[in-house]
Amino acid sequence: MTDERPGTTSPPAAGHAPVLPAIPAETTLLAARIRELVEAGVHTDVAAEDLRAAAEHVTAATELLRERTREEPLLLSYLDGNQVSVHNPVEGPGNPLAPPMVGLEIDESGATSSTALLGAAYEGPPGRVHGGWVASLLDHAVGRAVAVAGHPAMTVSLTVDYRRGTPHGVPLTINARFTGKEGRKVFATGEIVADGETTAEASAILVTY
Ligand SMILES: CCCCCCCCCCCC(=O)SCCNC(=O)CCNC(=O)[C@H](O)C(C)(C)COP(=O)(O)OP(=O)(O)OC[C@H]1O[C@@H](n2cnc3c(N)ncnc32)[C@H](O)[C@@H]1OP(=O)(O)O
Repeated sequence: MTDERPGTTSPPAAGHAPVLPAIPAETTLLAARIRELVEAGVHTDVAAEDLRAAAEHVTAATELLRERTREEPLLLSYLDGNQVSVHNPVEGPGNPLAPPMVGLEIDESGATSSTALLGAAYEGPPGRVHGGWVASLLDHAVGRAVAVAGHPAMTVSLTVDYRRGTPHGVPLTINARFTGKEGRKVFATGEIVADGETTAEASAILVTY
């Protein structure tokens, strides 16, 4: 299934992944509830028997979800006019692992901007987001930016400069932009801003497929 709408992009698996006209509200709802569960699990200080009772509830929910499964976890749909993977681990509203990165804005130069709020479950150093997740946000943002610029590509090199701690529990702005192309190589840069300060910067080389 192809899509001709301007500004949309397709990942390599798009030819095989079903494209939904809209993301089912219940898919987003379940992912949001699981995110809350993870955050509650990180913060909880209840007694051992309550942990055991909660684990049994979770087991019951897992069994319910396993009653009917799809072969492929990847589903595509549209959000803000852009094609997204419903289950992408960074921006997928249907993937509880995804913070998710939301609210893609594209300015007149083609630069992109999104936001994400990562909770304590993403903590690396005390009070700060784990560096791997900082890199994931930036990797995704540069991938998204080059796709928006009409050059969908995969990252082959990502250099991240961690300037200061990226706080969790604070809205983050993730900016990225396409900066050039040489043959199949596509270049992009990005940065994360928290409370008006740049916490991490990335420069990436991607290769078109
Ligand atoms: C729903 C919508 C969502 C749309 C938006 C969604 C955004 C999602 C973003 C997700 C971002 C990711 O996680 S991406 C996933 C992580 N990345 C990957 O899995 C990629 C793994 N790498 C690969 O599979 C491979 O390297 C390929 C297929 C990308 C390229 O292999 P290839 O086709 O054999 O190409 P190859 O000849 O090696 O390289 C092509 C050119 O790139 C150069 N090159 C290759 N690697 C490097 C490198 N590390 N540093 C510098 N340059 C390099 C080569 O020198 C060459 O230059 P020259 O001789 O031409 O000058």
